Amino acid sequence: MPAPTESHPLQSSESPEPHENLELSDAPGSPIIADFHDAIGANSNDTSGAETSAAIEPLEYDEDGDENQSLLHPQPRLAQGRHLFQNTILTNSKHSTQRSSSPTYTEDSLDSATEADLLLPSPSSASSIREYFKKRWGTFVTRFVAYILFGIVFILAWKLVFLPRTTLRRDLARLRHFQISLPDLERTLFQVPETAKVREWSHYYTSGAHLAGTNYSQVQWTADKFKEYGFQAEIVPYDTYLNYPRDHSLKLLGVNGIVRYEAPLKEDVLTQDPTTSDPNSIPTFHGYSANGNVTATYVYVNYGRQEDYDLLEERGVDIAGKIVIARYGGLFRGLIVKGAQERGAVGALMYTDPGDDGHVTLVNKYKAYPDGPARNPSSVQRGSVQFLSTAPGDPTTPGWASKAGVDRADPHERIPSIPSLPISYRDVLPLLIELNGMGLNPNDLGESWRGGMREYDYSIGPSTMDVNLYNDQEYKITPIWNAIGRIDGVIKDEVVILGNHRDAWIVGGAGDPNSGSAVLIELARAFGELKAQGWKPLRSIVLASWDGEEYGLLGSTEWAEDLAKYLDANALVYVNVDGAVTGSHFHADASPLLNTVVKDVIKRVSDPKGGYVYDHWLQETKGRIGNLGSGSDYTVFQDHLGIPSIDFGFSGGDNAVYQYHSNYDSFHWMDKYGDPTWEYHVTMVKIWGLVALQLSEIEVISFDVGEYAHSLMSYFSNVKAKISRIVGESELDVDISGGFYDCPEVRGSLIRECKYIDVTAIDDVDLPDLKLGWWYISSSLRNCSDALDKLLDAASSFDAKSSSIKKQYFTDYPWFKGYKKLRLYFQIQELNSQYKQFERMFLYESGLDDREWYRHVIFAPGIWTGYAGATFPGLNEALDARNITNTKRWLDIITERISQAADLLSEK
Ligand SMILES: CC(=O)N[C@@H](CC(=O)O)C(=O)N[C@@H](CCC(=O)O)C(=O)O
Repeated sequence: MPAPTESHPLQSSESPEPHENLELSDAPGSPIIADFHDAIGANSNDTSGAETSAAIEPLEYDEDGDENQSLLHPQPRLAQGRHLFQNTILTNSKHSTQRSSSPTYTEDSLDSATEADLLLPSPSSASSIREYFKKRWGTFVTRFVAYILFGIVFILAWKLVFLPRTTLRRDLARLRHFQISLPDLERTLFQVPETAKVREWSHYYTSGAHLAGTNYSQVQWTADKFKEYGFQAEIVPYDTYLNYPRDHSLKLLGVNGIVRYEAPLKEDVLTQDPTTSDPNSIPTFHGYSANGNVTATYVYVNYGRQEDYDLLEERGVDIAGKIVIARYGGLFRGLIVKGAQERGAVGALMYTDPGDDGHVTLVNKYKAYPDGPARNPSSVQRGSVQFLSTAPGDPTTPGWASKAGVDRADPHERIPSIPSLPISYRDVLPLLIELNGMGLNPNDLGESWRGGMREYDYSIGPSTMDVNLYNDQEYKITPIWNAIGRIDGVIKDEVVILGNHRDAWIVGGAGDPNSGSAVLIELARAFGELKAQGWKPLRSIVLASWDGEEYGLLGSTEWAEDLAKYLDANALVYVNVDGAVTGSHFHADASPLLNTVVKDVIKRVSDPKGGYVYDHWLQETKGRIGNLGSGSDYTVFQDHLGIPSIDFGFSGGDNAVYQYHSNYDSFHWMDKYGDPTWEYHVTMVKIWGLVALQLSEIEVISFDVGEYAHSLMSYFSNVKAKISRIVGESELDVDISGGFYDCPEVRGSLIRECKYIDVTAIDDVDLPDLKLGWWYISSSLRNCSDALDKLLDAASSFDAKSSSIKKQYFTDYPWFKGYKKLRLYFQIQELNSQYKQFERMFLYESGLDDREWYRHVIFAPGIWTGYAGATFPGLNEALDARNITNTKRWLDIITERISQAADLLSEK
């Protein structure tokens, strides 16, 4: 074996990357190959060629370890070079021990060699070759990494090309780790509710008295249920001003004050219905009624509406100093008392006339409850006589929360000063019979003054005999408790609130409120099931079980006043269920923003009667979703804070009379007559839950501003029609402080050219006629009309934009259109923020005249109805008062709000 040469040929090579050249070209004699030869010393002129061959001794072995003598003849050189490269890598370590005389490198020693070792002149040609291959090894690694990278890029590119198109909705769902799709959520929501469960919850709630502030264990139970079903839960107390009954009596007095008759003021105990004999039964009384002991003659005042009192006044019947007997009807009972009090009456009695029970009456041969579906003659409607249309909530804290130690106002602007009692038609009949033939009767006043009792001819009176009304109650400030459950959504600052009250006037209350409470708990259970399956709502969901609703919407009002700032910033919507099931006909009242959601949902929920809830509802209501007035817990949300609200449930029907606020609104009644299969309860769970999911789970908020604008248009048409009627009356109380618009050429029409007349500049105001008032407000009317047109345009563009965005949200996009999705995402945020602010635009900080708590310029309870809603309340009240100055003021206030709503929608 030849001895290694002293110096390595690589030391004299200038070629930095001979092996690369080798790879790129095989052409013998090419400069690249020449470089290679130079590098390995295989130059024909170089006499050290043999030594070079010796230096690459390890390559004498092929992969099998055989001696390969041909390598001693390095021809062709290119092939030899390649062979060298391959075999060095494969074999140099295995032969290192055979070359003990030369300073060769094993793979290990190569690994441990420093960069300096490798660059220093090598003592042997073998080591030089190794160094060369070391360099080649580095290149190999680089190339290997490059291949890997290229491979990855290629796979990614391949994947990208064939990446499935996705919707923004799906992307966001993935990003938020949502595990269930909306259809799956809805499917589960439809499957979970059970009739046996709602029946169980109803049985629980109807098994104990729960007058406001009296049943803490039910509050705790409710909060515990929320917890059990995966909600965070808390009990929120408020200290409220309340009355509890102590004593009462009602006596008909004959000559010398002899008691001719004393009303039992009690409902009968029925053996079939255990609730009626409950030892904790609550006496018949009125929430917030005044204490008193009054003796006076009495008059029948029909429903005690303003028009009834007005008619009596007109016909010379003076109710001052008397006790009024009114039948319950369309208006809130507190307003019957208010009307009577304002006219000087000293007390009030209220009863439910069987004539208002529809077809299901004893006269029509139906049996009375519990033997049949007609009203039990002893049933009494308890209830609050607060002046609801002035302000709900604790009457000592109007506008602020009733927390311990807060300042309190005199409540008497908001509650009566005269005593009142509720009574059954059976118990009041002896008094009414005494009126037969006395004073005016329905022949004089109209048949609408006649009810359904045969023994009484509905004469007005006044009576000759006195009646003594005694009312004693304990008034105190005492705690009430709301149970609040919450599931945080991904979007924490958009909250969907679902509420129902828990307090009742009676032990049972299977319809009001416990059909709602049973449905609420079953809905919580359904949400708990969704949560167990991995659901996290997109928006936060709050469940509220209010206390003190019956007295005056106390729990909800105090809570919302307490959290007004938070709710203003975060609350998206409030969905109320009070009496969820007291009959079988679906009804809904809502902010017009939510009409579409309600309709869409009831189209998808089956009615226990067959078909869909929507089909029956459409037939019965002609598709009408009513305006919210008051009478339940949505009031503070809609009318005070401008949070769009809904109130819905099943009521009415020909099956059985619902004995509202009486002992006979019991579990037994519900089980036998109200909802014997409990399917309407389950149907309400589905409707309420589906509405909640529609509002919480779809990124683009499901509001309908177009519907809102159209509704405003129609309310405005009513205003214009009313103005025309008033103008026709020509009895305007004209108050001209500045000037007016004269529009003589188009009198009677809403389209006109007006000339402003500054009345202060006219000495002798030659008023054309009393239609002046119409001219005075004409410019304001036109402005309002213009603002509405602007709103309608803005709303229709906004809705078009919204539905296009919604469509895109559900559209599949390839990955490379990711920028579109990003843009879409920001558009949705912008759109949602406009939706969220929309209803708030209609709030007027100073509130309505004489009832500042109500701040919504479009919706409020009718000032003399309470339950029924009024539209453009400030404006309509000003018109009703024939106050032209105030009419103009309200038109301007409304116009400003409509314009700002239009501007909001037009913001880009
Ligand atoms: C069954 C039911 O929903 N009852 C509600 C009235 C309604 O919404 O129709 C109810 O009884 N509300 C109380 C509210 C009392 C108040 O506002 O002060 C009522 O007595 O009307």
